[in-house]
Amino acid sequence: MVSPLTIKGFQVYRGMLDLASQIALIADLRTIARIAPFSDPVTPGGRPMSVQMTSAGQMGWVTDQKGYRYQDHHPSGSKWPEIPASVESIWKEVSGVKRKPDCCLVNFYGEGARMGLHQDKDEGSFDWPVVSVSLGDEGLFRMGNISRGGKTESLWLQSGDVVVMGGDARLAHHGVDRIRFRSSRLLPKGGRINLTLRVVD
Ligand SMILES: O=C(O)CCC(=O)C(=O)O
Ligand SMILES: [Fe+2]
Repeated sequence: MVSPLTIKGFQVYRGMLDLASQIALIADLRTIARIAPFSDPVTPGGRPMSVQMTSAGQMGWVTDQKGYRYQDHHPSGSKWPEIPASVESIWKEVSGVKRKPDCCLVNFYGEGARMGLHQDKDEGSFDWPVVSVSLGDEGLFRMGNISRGGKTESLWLQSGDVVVMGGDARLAHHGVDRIRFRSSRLLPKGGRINLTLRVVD
């Protein structure tokens, strides 16, 4: 494994996944989306988010008027599908921990979608890293600080890049300012997919 680029404690493995692995991941994600269709999340304040979401694993992350939370079922009531082996193996390679993730959040960014600066803090413990996998169109990833405000650094994440948010970066603010729609040909209709692997409890 090559050593990562480290920016503000975020470990960035550029080009970790080759094209064949990316294509295999997309096939596995299509299976996930068949079982647990993407939905349009709404913040607790009632604002629609621009990304679409689904999950795999024991737990999935959801948001609606009732709040941000993890729950063990899709909004439709059915269980989330299992995390595919292809995704687990990425975690094994880079997470540095023996425990397996129990959630894989899947975000889809269509044209114009973004994600505001936030912390991932709905998990039971922050001792475990979050591992993020980028597929499809490039996304401008912004990395900030544990406290709100302060200097940030940005990086265009490309298809096949993997980022580990652990240690000091585990609770750092981060977000996606914009994507370059149709910059990749991985998804025939364009768009960006981001997977985040998490240990929820
Ligand atoms: O899309 C990304 O690169 C980041 C996604 C993210 O931060 C999240 O889902 O919490
Ligand atoms: Fe996040």
